[in-house]
Amino acid sequence: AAPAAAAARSGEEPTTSTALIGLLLRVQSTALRALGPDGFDPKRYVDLPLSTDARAAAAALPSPDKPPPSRAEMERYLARYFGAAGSDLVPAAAELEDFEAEPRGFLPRVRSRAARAWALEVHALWRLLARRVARGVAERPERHTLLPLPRGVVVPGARFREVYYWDSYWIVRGLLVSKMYYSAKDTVLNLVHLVQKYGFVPNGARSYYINRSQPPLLSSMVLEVYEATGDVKSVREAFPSLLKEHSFWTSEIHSVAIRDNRGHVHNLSRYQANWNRPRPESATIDEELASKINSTADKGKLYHQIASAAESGWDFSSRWMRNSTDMTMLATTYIVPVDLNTFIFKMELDIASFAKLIGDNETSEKFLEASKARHIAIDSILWNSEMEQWLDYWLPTDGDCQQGVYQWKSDSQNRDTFASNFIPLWLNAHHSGSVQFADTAKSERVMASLQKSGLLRAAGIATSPTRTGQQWDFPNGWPPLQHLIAEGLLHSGSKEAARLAEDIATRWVRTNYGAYKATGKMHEKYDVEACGKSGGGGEYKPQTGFGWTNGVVLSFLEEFGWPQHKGIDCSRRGEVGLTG
Ligand SMILES: OC[C@H]1O[C@H](O[C@H]2O[C@H](CO)[C@@H](O)[C@H](O)[C@H]2O)[C@H](O)[C@@H](O)[C@@H]1O
Repeated sequence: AAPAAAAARSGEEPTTSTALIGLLLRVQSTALRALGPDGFDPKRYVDLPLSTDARAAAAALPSPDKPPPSRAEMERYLARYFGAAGSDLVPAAAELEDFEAEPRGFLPRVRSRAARAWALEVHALWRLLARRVARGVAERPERHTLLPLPRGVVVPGARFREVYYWDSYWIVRGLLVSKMYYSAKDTVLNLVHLVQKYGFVPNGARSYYINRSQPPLLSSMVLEVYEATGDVKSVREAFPSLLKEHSFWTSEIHSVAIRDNRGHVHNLSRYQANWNRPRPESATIDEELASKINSTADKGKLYHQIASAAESGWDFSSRWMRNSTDMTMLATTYIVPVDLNTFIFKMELDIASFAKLIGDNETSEKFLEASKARHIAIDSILWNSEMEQWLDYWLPTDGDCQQGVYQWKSDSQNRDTFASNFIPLWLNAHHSGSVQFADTAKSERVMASLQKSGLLRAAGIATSPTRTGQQWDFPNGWPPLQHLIAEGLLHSGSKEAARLAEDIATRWVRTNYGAYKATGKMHEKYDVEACGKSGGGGEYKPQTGFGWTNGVVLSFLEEFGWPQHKGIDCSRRGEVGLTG
């Protein structure tokens, strides 16, 4: 375990997979030359499990200075030396012991026949997304980029064949609605296992993802499972990993100190990957982008910013760009993000309450204090009382700071609107008995600001108002963002906010339903401009399946219900006006 963690921190994969990733990257670029860019997905090639000796596979690969193989030769080569991408994950529907076609107590408040029938279909999709890591992966890790996991997994779907960190939060939420308590617990304990091994939860369960994490929601998953099952044993098992993860996010490259105008120094966190090379899963794309840049050092800096944006989960978005039309202007690590600090604040509260639960009062006090300090930091650095939103904070790129402490400047808050500016509202739903993060009056003001923002659209909340062609921008709406904001509004103590929350959920459920009826699939993201339209943009083809989408729909149906006579198809209008 120790060498793997050290390797992860230094940005290197453990040696066994370094050689394999090197070979797969050569296969990836040969395949691009052989097959051409149309429909080319670089991720397929770094997901291929070796079926023979690596040396033989390397020797049979045409060298880059020779003409590329034909399509048929390329496919023959792949079939000879590799298994299919994803074949090292075994479909595990039959092993899901806690799946029932209609679990007792399933969505009692969903009374409409159409809504209920569809919810049962969405629930049944867990069977299609359930996998188990094949035994051969742990036996011969040098042949797989897939990381072995001890328990059953639920994957997002399609090209996302492996476990993803923040997706798992909504997968857990959905599994709990589906009464699949063991599967939810397995999901959490797999992530705990990854922290034990690497010191943090990697972006996804692949060796090429261990140079970065994703939005940290592990403590929230532990809490959800504990609240649903009362199982203190799992909390005890997870607890040391939560402490480790907290230190990963609050020290070294992730930590930032900012002095406010009254001289108080606040500690916050940022996204920052341990990587300055092309992302293996998208190496051909990253290299093409970097070809616009001359110096090797500057290319390395760009790769670092790209991987850091992937750590944010928002890959990619104008949110991380100095110029929204130019991807080479990514500056992710110079931004102190609202959502990341919201999640870490929540992590601190969760750890405090778990510590109390297991009788460790000293740690509980320490984390309560840490959460109070972060609350003050978020209020001081990220809150903007004029806009009534929390804003990302831009750090100077010229390294202008004294002994590692930046001086706060009001014009360094990013006044552009993003859905993430409203995510702290989510803390209203989960404050573990401590003081409400934003009281009802403040939540209402934030709600009014959301209503004026232009983000509320016909089919949900847009990620940003800017159309850039990036997938974390307009007109895409993403399931996690709908859920975080709607839950926050629902639990703010304001009736008006609760009505808006229900309206957002209604529009979202309808658009998911409409697209499902039209395509037979649940989509990774949706276009919020029209009901029933799936999303697009970005560097890969839109994906279906889809773990977090299903989790959010099931959670919304549980939280808001669906009355008998409420229409669910796209011809219906929302009951409440979205815009203010
Ligand atoms: O292959 C490109 C990128 O794909 C992932 O990101 C997207 O899908 C993830 C799984 O649903 C999701 O967690 C993330 O928010 C999406 O943007 C992957 O996480 C990236 O690291 C990867 O480079």
